[in-house]
Amino acid sequence: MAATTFEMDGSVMEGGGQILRVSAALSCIQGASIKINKIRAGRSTPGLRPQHLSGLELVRDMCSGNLEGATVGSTEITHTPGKIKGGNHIADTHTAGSVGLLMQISLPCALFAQGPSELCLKGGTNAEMAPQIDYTLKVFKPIAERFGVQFVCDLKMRGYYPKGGGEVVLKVNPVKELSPINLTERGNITKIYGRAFVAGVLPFKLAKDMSTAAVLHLISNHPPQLFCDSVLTNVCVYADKVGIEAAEMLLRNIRHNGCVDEFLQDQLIIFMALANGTSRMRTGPITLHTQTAIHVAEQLTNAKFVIHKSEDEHAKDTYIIECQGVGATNPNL
Ligand SMILES: Nc1ncnc2c1ncn2[C@@H]1O[C@H](COP(=O)(O)OP(=O)(O)OP(=O)(O)O)[C@@H](O)[C@H]1O
Repeated sequence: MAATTFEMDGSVMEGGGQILRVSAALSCIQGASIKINKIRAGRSTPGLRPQHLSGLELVRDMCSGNLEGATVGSTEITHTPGKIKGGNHIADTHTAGSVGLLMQISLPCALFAQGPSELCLKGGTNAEMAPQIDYTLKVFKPIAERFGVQFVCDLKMRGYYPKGGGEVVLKVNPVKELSPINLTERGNITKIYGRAFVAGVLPFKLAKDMSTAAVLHLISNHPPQLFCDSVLTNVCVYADKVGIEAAEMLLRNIRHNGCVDEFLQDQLIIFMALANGTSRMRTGPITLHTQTAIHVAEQLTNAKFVIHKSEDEHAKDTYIIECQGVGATNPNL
């Protein structure tokens, strides 16, 4: 296997861990070796962090590949994949490194495996600057299912910064191919659900205060069609700030009129690139993470992306990302 060798510059654009995840997964699925250099050159501590290393080792194990140069801190790795077999695998970041990001690198590979995969992923389930496990299950999963992606994720234990110690078990069935998606009609927002929680010794009351502050902020700043039902109380000032930030982030993503938020955008690019046909997704302003994922996907596959600005004068910050996917097929099914 692996007659072709791809090369990827890990310093381009966003210059972070996402380049590793997208390029390692795409090369594995296509059975091509990959050499990635200048890894995370855009970050203050360049090179592989423990969670990036665990992700690469997981993919190596899933396909019985040969991974060279991968240690914490290394800035250049080469991975030569074998066949993606499926089966049981464990990845442990030994830190609060995000299990959501371990899923990002491993899920696309598991879809193109010979049989079902069961992945035990350990680390942070609720890490900063990464998808919270709740986000992956409530936001990412239902949209991923539109591509034909089927997985079950059992949250065994939550893990937070700095200890980590969280665990999820992800069960994935392989697919023959992925279907393209059309995410261009948002429909009306009829209900908003939120979830607030605290960890460790923090009092439960803080979670209630956060949610109250979020609801209060939504009610006083909502677009006219929204209505939130809630009992308002006095709020603690710190919890207040976190709740307001969450509400503001939601409102920002409602206002731009797209069908996905600023994070889902980049997380769907790899599936659009692999799908069999033309996918379209309506978004707000295109993030650097999304531009980077598109760059990597176009370098490593024949997928073609085009971004149109919305012509609707009431939707000035709205874009359509269109992708002619390569129609990757699973030769084992
Ligand atoms: N609040 C959030 N909700 C959902 N997803 C998020 C959130 N914050 C970040 N993400 C997602 O997490 C990923 C972060 O990628 P990024 O390359 O920045 O992280 P990383 O692997 O930790 O690397 P680095 O440490 O180099 O930044 C992106 O896919 C982004 O969409």
